[in-house]
Amino acid sequence: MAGNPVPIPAKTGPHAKILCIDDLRIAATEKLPAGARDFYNSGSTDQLTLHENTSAYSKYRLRPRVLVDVSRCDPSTTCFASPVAFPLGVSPAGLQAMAHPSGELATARACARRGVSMCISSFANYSVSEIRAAGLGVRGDMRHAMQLYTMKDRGLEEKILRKAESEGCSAVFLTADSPVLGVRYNEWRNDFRTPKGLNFPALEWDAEDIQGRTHDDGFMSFNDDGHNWARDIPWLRSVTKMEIWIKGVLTAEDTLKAIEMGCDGVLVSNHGGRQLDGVAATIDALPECVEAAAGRIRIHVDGGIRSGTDMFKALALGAEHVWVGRPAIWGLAYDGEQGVDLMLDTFYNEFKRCMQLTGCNSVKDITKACLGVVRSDGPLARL
Ligand SMILES: Cc1cc2nc3c(=O)[nH]c(=O)nc-3n(C[C@H](O)[C@H](O)[C@H](O)COP(=O)(O)O)c2cc1C
Ligand SMILES: O=C(O)C(=O)c1ccccc1
Repeated sequence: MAGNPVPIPAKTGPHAKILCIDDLRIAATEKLPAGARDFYNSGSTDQLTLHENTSAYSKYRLRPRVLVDVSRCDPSTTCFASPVAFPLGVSPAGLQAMAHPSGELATARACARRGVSMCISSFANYSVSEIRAAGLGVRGDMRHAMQLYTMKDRGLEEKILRKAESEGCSAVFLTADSPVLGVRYNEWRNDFRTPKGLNFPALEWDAEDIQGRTHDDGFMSFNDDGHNWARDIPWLRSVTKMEIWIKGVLTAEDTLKAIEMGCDGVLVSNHGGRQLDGVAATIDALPECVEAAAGRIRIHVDGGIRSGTDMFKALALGAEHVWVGRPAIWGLAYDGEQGVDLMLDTFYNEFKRCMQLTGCNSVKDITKACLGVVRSDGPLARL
């Protein structure tokens, strides 16, 4: 019979045609002006790592168990020792109000509604108090992490930390992969500059001071290329009781270092391919970090996760929880708070369905045995 065997959903309602994160990316991207679009979507240099972060997932195949009763499948787990609806959070991304005026407030409300965590960027356009209040207004036990760069101004770093802690943030994500900015051709070609009218409350700079600046000359001028484990981690521990997570680890060596320094967790990340191009996709760096950790430190991952199946693969390879950056920006650009709801619901539904179709009833059932790899001319190889 001619025609498409897959029923096409009714084209009614504002979200009817957005069925997956890639639909959201396309719809959001069409709405953004070129400078903002390229700033959000691009990676560094040749974009190799940016693309591989997503494509590397496709080498894994699922090994489902059938005839399992999955009627009580439960994707819930914990993050920062608190319950979350499923193992996904929103990574710290600065400048969210450029995607939608409600920016981080909309993200916080949507995360709270869906029962997941969010990490607040130091370059957020709303203050930590405002973002916390937005989330807590929807769900009283909403957990937030605070992202921090290693900055030249230790006084400012300390203020950001103390503020986050006093506002009730649970963890600090120390971004360790950005002593200097990555090579961002898109920003140079478009002469990207911080738009007028956006505030950066955590930085205590006048909005007027920061607007019109390039990334190098603005945000990244805060960063300290003299940062190091021995100086920064003990100092951080002396200033805060929040959990300390290192964001940007890609090797077994640095996982061991994080354990040695007494950190609480490691976020395997390459900054969404925006810093050093040519590093491995995070899903390919994850196994060596998990192996080195040997259960002694918690391991999360971000970068290129675009479906519930990608989430499932990351968990099967040993991550406890994943984070997504650009999908939240796309949700905001597409439809503000409702767009972020749509993004989170899409991931939730896809992840739960993937669990059920592989015969997993809880996230603990998602193990290496659930995955295989197709080699060039052989059968499916078990991991
Ligand atoms: C527009 C944008 C802004 C970002 N800003 C920050 C930031 O302020 N601090 C930080 O540690 N990481 C930042 N990141 C990196 C994200 O936290 C995260 O590691 C990355 O986006 C994950 O990859 P994904 O976008 O493919 O999901 C940013 C990423 C994007 C796309
Ligand atoms: O562009 C980035 O990757 C990033 O980390 C950032 C930092 C400050 C403001 C906006 C984004």
